[in-house]
Amino acid sequence: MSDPVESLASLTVHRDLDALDAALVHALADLLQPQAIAIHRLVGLRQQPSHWTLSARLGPLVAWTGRPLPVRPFDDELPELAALPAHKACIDTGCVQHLTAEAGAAVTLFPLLSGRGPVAVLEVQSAQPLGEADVQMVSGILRVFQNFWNVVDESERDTLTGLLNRKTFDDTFFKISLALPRPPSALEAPAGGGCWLAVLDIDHFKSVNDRFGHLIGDEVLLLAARMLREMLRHHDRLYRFGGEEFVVLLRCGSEADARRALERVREGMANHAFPQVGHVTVSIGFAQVLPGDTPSSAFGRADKAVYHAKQHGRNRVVSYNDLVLLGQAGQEDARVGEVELF
Ligand SMILES: Nc1nc2c(ncn2[C@@H]2O[C@H](COP(=O)(O)OP(=O)(O)OP(=O)(O)O)[C@@H](O)[C@H]2O)c(=O)[nH]1
Repeated sequence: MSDPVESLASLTVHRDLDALDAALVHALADLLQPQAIAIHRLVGLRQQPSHWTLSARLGPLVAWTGRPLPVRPFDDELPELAALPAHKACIDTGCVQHLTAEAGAAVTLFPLLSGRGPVAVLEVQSAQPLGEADVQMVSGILRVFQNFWNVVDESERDTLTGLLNRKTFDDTFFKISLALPRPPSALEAPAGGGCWLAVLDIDHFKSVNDRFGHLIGDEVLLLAARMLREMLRHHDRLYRFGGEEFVVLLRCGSEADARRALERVREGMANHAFPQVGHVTVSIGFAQVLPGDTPSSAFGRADKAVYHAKQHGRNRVVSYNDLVLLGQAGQEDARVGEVELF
């Protein structure tokens, strides 16, 4: 069994939230020698999380419901909060819960609380119920862990909207593009679904600032960010790139699916009346993320498409492939991802 202080020190070398969760379960597994241990994070809107995702797991988790839980980060079929009632009770009450799993194992659930409320549940499955001293030790470690996690999380977010920031986009882009299966051709989606990068740019935003002032402009950005979060799925990553420009990484089966999702966003924005300002539209350009893409190559293609949307009336969705078919962009740009980097 390792030393709790050593375990805590080893956690704080990480600056990546996924790696932090994995390090926590490893550190606690060393300390407690459990049968299984996992972190279930809340996903959905900040104020109103709707689903669970397994962010880290060690050992064969019985999960006291007896059901296997999805682990893939982009899973569409994540369990709703009510599907794990004891875990939900743990975050609702903010208290440790003790349960007996089907196979006779003891399950202890610990809430992870951030400054803005509950964010996750740590599940420890052991042959014997955890003693009071272990519960106290784990609770203490979780408080320090969560404070550190909050600092890393805040460093990844845009201060006005709370969306992910540009720095995080560059950091996480490679995780996604390197995991993509190689498609048969640049214009086809890889089997099992691909990733699309969309650039969303609010139309005539300068005139919003000019007519209503910067504070109202900021409020439009804040509300637009909230609407985007609500209209997109929780596995889609949403960034603010500064100004009135947002970027989305969408996991979709095909270009048609990505276009449908982005049309829904465009229409939702156009139909919404913002307080004082009224209707605001958005132009959207998107491009498929190809294996071997860099953040700037994929962004550059989507940016060409959004430029085209701006030049052709705004309030529209244009894909980079539309430009290729129109003869306004070269196939060689779309093939940048096929270059062997290593
Ligand atoms: N309120 C507010 N305004 C911002 C912020 N960042 C950038 N802006 C403003 O956003 C405006 C962007 O203007 P432009 O780049 O000319 O684009 P636009 O008026 O939206 O025109 P099109 O994109 O061509 O439709 C500028 O007036 C910036 O000052 C911010 O954080 N808050």
